[in-house]
Amino acid sequence: MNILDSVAALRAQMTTWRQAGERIAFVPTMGNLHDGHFKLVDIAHQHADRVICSIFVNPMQFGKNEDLDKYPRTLDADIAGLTAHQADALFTPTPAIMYPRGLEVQSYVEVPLLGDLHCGASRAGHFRGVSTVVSKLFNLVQPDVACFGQKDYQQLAIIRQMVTDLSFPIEIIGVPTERAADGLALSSRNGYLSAEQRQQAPALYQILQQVKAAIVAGQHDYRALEQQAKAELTAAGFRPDYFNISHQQTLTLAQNANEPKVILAAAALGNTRLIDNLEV
Ligand SMILES: Nc1ncnc2c1ncn2[C@@H]1O[C@H](COP(=O)(O)OP(=O)(O)OP(=O)(O)O)[C@@H](O)[C@H]1O
Ligand SMILES: CC(C)(CO)[C@@H](O)C(=O)[O-]
Ligand code: BAL
Repeated sequence: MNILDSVAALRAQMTTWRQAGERIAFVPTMGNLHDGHFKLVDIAHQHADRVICSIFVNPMQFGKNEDLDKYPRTLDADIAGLTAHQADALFTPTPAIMYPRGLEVQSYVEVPLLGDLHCGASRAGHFRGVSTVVSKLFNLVQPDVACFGQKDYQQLAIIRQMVTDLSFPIEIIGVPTERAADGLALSSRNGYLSAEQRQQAPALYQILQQVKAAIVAGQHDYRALEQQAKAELTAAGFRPDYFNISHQQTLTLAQNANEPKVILAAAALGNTRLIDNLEV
């Protein structure tokens, strides 16, 4: 696997592949890779001749009091994992490469409406940081396809909207959530959990499944189901942020039985904020 730590090296690699007529898939990440990330890499191989990943802990998408400094950085293990999954290249830019003039004066990309809901409401500026860095990475890599996890359901919807609105010639593939045997969605932030919190954590997915079962069984007072779910999360030791039964495309709150739905949830265990979702 070629490790590319400058824009010049990245562009040279991309040019070589493009001149050979090869199709390129891109998997952007923040590193500390787990089987969810490796699933993205495996799926990326099904869509292209070459797979390039990026690892960049993007300061622009972290709030002032969030975990930018303590976010796990495990480059050697990540390289070993990506090599085992036959990734062809890894782009590892620094903040100075991505934001040479500094974050305060950086031009940005913002997706209205979708970006303001759910995680956008709790994490001001988060999705502006995500859509800006993903646009920059798309312009640098210029892939044919890019893979994103459905675990970050709202992020995936925002990227799809951005690609349409800004006419990026890139196909976006959504990859189903990889879970631990007890149902917990794999996430780098799971590493912050204490042993006791790790035991409590699967309750988030269990409650999502219960609410899905209730909706499928015909319950349609969605606001009451949301309130009940938040009470159950609290009883299970979480501090719920949101638990919303939403429309799959607009992500606005679902109102009636025939809309395609997704249940979106975020809740904290101690200082660790977990998200998960389930389509109905
Ligand atoms: N369990 C998972 N299954 C499938 N895709 C995943 C999973 N976890 C993360 N991804 C995807 O991997 C990509 C990179 O995500 P990221 O590096 O933020 O990992 P993460 O584990 O979600 O980290 P964090 O704990 O910070 O949210 C995103 O497209 C994300 O949706
Ligand atoms: C898409 C992404 C790599 C942009 O920094 C990040 O939000 C993530 O890891 O999901
Ligand atoms: N996977 C989402 C990235 C973030 O929480 O910043």
